[in-house]
Amino acid sequence: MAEILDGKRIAAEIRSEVAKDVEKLKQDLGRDVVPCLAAVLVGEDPASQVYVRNKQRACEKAGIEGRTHRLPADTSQAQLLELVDQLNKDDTVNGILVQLPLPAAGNGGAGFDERAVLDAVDPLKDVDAFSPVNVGLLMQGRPRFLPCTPHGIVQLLHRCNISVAGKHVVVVGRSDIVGKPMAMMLAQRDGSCGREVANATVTIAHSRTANLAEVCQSADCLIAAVGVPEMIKGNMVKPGAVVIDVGINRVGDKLVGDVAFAEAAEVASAITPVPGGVGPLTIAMLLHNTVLATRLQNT
Ligand SMILES: Nc1nc(=O)c2c([nH]1)NC[C@@H]1CN(c3ccc(C(=O)N[C@@H](CCC(=O)O)C(=O)O)cc3)C=[N+]21
Repeated sequence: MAEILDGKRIAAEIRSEVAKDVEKLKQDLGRDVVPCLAAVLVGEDPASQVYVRNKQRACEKAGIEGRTHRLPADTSQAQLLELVDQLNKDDTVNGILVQLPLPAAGNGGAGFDERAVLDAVDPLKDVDAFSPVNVGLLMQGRPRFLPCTPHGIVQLLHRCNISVAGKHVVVVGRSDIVGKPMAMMLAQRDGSCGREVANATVTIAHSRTANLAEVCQSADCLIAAVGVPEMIKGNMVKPGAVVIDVGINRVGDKLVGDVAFAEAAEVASAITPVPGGVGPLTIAMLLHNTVLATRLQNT
C-alpha cells in the first residue's frame, strides 16, 4: 500500500511560511503593506466556485487581502478587458487572477477570447504565470512567477524527499496551465524552478499517444493532468512509482482525480489523494506568488 502524500498538510506548512513572508515584507519595506489578490470570476463554473471560495479563506489566514470580482456569464469581452485594465492600473492590487475557463458562447454570452484576456494582465501582477512574458522567462530557466500547480507539485516532491533526478517522469496532459510547464520545470538543470527538484527525463504523453499504458508503465513518477476522471488505471502504474494526481473532477457529488486511486495505491510507492493532494498546494503557491508580486512592485 502506497504512502499517501498529504498535500493538505504541506499546503498548510507553506501557507504559514507565506504569512511569515508577509511580515518580513512589511519589515523590509518599513510600512504596513497588505498584499492584495484580485480574482475575476465570470459565470458559474462549479470547479471555479470551489477554487474561489478556498482561495479567499486562505488569503485571509495568510494576511493577504482577497478581492473577488464576480461578473455574469453574458459579460462582453470589452467589459472584461476594461476590468483587467482597471486592475492593472490599481496600485492597491498586487496580483490578478482571471479564473479559467471563461464561459463558452451561449447562455446569452458571446464567448471570450481567453488568450487576449490573459495577454492583457500586467506581467508583474500575473500570479498565475499565464502571460507570455512569464511563460517565456520560465522556458529560459529564469522564472519570475512559477505557475501555481506545477510549483505546488515541485514543493510536494521536495518536502516529501522525493527526487526525480535521472528518473523517468511521464506527464500525461499538455495544457499550458499544468502539463507543459510541469515538464519543463522537472527537466531543468538546476533548482531555478523551485528547490532542487530537477534533472528528470521527461515524457509528455497525451490523448494521441500510442500505447499510453506502456508509456505510463515506464514512469518512475507519473503525473496525471488530463481532466478525465479515473483514466489512469492501476495496471498503468509501475510497481513502486510515485503517482501525482492533478485531476479535480466532479462526478455526481464526489470529487475524483484523473487516477483510479484505490487500484493505483496498491501498486505505487506514494500517491496524492483527491481531494487533499495537489489542489490545496495550488492555492498555497498562489499566495506565495501574491507576496512575491507585492515585493517586486515595491522594490
Ligand atoms: N486562472 C486560474 N488559475 C487556476 O489555478 C485555476 C483556474 N483559473 N480555474 C479553476 C482551476 C481549478 N483550480 C483548483 C485549485 C484548487 C482546488 C482545491 O483546493 N481543491 C481541494 C478540494 C475542494 C473541495 O473540497 O471541493 C482539494 O483538492 O483538496 C480546486 C480547484 C484552480 N484552477
